[in-house]
Amino acid sequence: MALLFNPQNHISQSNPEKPYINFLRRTSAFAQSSHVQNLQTHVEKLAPDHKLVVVGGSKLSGHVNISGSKNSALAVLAGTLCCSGTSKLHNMPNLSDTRTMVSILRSLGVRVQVSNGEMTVDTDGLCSLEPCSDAVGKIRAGLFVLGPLLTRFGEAVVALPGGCDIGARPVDLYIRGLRALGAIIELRNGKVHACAVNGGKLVGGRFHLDYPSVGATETLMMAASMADGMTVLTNVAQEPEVVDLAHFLIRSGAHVEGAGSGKLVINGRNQLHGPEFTIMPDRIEAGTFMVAAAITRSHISISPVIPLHLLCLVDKLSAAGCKIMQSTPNTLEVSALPAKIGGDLQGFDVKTGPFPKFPTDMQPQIMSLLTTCKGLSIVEESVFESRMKHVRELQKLGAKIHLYGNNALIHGKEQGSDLSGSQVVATDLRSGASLVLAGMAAEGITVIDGVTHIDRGYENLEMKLRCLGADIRRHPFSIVTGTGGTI
Ligand SMILES: CC(=O)N[C@H]1[C@@H](OP(=O)(O)OP(=O)(O)OC[C@H]2O[C@@H](n3ccc(=O)[nH]c3=O)[C@H](O)[C@@H]2O)O[C@H](CO)[C@@H](O)[C@@H]1O
Ligand SMILES: C=C(OP(=O)(O)O)C(=O)O
Repeated sequence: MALLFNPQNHISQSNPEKPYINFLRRTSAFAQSSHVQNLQTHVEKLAPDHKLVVVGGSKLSGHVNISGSKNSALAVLAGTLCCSGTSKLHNMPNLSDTRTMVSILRSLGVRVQVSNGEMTVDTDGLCSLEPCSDAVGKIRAGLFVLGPLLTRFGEAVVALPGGCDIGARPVDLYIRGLRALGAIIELRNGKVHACAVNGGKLVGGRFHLDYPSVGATETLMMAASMADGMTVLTNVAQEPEVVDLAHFLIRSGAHVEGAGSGKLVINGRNQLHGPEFTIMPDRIEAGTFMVAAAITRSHISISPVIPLHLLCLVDKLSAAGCKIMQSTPNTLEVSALPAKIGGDLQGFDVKTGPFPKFPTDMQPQIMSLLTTCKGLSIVEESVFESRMKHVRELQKLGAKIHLYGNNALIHGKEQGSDLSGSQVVATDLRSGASLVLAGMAAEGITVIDGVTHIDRGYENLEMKLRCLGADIRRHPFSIVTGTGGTI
């Protein structure tokens, strides 16, 4: 049944940002003007035919620096929309996803300055409540701006988001959760049209998530942080990125309790102010490099990391035979050198799940490793229903994997690598990472297409791997640059 949606009927004087909302309505014509449209569509396009060429067999050694977390940076960028004034963000990763998020904010009239991992985000010039749909349609986090816009300004129109093609990825929990906070929401022409009925303000409420969705938890936490009264969210996601966003909101003046547990209690505030904040290290990038050390039977060190974020992976790699040492509070040494571990790595079983279970974003990479380990292993993907597309590509490299729905049975090897180089395609971000890893362990040359997926979430992956000793190059060679002269 179609819902009524007429923001004019619902917005009244009780939202303190009311004069600003009227201003936004007047300036909506400006927001649709060609200048802003150009800005809105100023989303970086990488050459579609880039390839990564990996020559297998190199050993890795040395140290690698881990960048700021993609998923935390994206959520925090959305969170800046809750804040008046300027947020100053440190340790921001230079990724095509963060550049897309910046273009989403700029399409709203937000001023974003970028230099060397620092971003300042000034929302005072915001002049639209409808971000560029093209940009939102590129990344999953595009939808995260819905909660902040709705809670601060009382209305928003946001296109359905993009992101990795790993399942249907519905948005029902976002919509039901925001309705529980007093929003009227209609899905029309591929866009979410939302407004707050209580005089332009969301109201605190209770909502139980059927599944601990990361994005829905983050969206509802941001929305509740400026709603009238108290909100209680149960069965929420406990991922470290959710906790990082909570810390950002708390630094902005929000009242959020329980981050990292299954229950969030949030007392809404009238206004939040842009803080200074440092994004946590990327646990998935860190995990990918740990697997790089394991799959090449090498020894490397990585920092900065938060070891508590990596417990599940450390357990699995240790069970396989890797030696993992914490040499400083934020440094891990990973060794799979046969001489040091006294033999070869043994296969193990993995089932993905919400944090603190094994992360789905490490599933493709760990599967590459298992194709090189001794014995049989089983990988079960339980978070996304179609996140096994890398299996076909790994099979092209000679991997012996049998797929039964979302379970993969992997026949490892007894001695020496069974993988051999081939031409393969990255179908999503982590499948791309898994192919790079497999290519490093394979005999001969592996050519990987679909590199734009990898650029969404890894900062300088090939340069970091080359510094460790891997033979990996991008063709045609290019330096990935940013947009608009300020990123
Ligand atoms: C930008 C970002 O932070 N991306 C991460 C985020 O994605 P994202 O936030 O999209 O992932 P979710 O936690 O929401 O998805 C988990 C499961 O919940 C389902 N679901 C989700 C929302 C909803 O309204 N209804 C519903 O059924 C999804 O289809 C999926 O099966 O968490 C995922 C799970 O850790 C990670 O793989 C992604 O890297
Ligand atoms: C699935 C991922 O990202 P997104 O949610 O942005 O598509 C990922 O980072 O592996």
